[in-house]
Amino acid sequence: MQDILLIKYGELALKGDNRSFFENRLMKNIKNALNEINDVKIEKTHGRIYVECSDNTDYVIEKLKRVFGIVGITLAKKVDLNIEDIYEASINIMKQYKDKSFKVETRRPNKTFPYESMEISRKVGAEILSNVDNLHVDVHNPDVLLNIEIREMAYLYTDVIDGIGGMPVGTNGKATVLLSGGIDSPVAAWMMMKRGAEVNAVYFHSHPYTSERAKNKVIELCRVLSQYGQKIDLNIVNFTEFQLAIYDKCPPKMTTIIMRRMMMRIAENIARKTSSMALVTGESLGQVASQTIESIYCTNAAASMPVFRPLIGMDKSEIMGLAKKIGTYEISIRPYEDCCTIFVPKHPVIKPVLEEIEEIERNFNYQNYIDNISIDVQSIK
Ligand SMILES: Nc1ncnc2c1ncn2[C@@H]1O[C@H](COP(=O)(O)OP(=O)(O)OP(=O)(O)O)[C@@H](O)[C@H]1O
Repeated sequence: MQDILLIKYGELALKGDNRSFFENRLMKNIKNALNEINDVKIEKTHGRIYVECSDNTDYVIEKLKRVFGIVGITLAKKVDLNIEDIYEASINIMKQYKDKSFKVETRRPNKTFPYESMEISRKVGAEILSNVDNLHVDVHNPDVLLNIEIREMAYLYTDVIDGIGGMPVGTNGKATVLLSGGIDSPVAAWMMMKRGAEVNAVYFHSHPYTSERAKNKVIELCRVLSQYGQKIDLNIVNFTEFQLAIYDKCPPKMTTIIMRRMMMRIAENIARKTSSMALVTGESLGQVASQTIESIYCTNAAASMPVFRPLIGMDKSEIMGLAKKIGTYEISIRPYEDCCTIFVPKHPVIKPVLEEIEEIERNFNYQNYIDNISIDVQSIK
């Protein structure tokens, strides 16, 4: 009898002909998540992935809880396909429960096993009742459900640990996230990863107005996010000179919105060079002055590829709750400055008009700055 982890993946099973593509990617991501742990064996057979590990099961489970595409993880006993061994394992499992009701449920994908599912459940139930004290059967509302799966071996388990769900990262293209050190954009990145997108990131750094510590915050955020997928390439844009030019050449109330449009243009260039097909921001409608529908309209118009805003309809408290769950919140709230918060005009325009902005931009040779902007790339895991 051996402990083994059964990995359940739900949504993937719906994908018809693409199923093996999704399964293979999930296998790859699981291997990647567990690659620094010794003595782990990962195997795939029809509709299930199995992970065998020697003694660090809890640690392995923690890692698997961050792999998108997994809906459940169960710690199961694996026994030979033999009814006596199944009895013995069932009795051992049920001995840990006292004064509880239980039910046995069997699935038998392997039809070569000589007993049918109902029969196995009945026989095992009877063995448990005669070998374990203080248990009784309740088929409608049991405290404990003992699951038996008859495959190439028999697998027995009671509890299912929730997985994170979603789609395996890498099955839905690539997107470029505008990642500030704030609370929102890391959550937006995570939500794209949850739907299977691989992400890379762009951070606008205005040294010395924004400090090394502000930059390190973004690096740390990438490190947390990479635990849900793979390494993240962080493009650090040296934005100071360009930002100073914007403040020098544009009317003060328009500087924030023009700066945002320039960010979109630079991010889009990076996206194209890195085979990314969308931009992602952490904007949420109405959250701050720069996130009015008029501002978002003007910012959007600077990009030609799709811009995804996964947080658009969420309240700040919901976003904060997710950030805590993901593990980015404590990093995001460290009080370091962002390039958007320096030189903020006293009265930024709240309802910008696109034609007015375009007119201002025509008189400002911004393309030269965009073409010559310097970018450092760090691969973060
Ligand atoms: N320095 C930056 N580098 C990269 N992206 C940025 C930067 N500043 C802002 N952004 C992008 O613009 C979006 C809106 O920024 P803004 O400062 O208005 O909102 P926010 O609610 O504070 O967002 P966040 O919490 O993500 O910083 C951010 O979610 C992010 O996607």
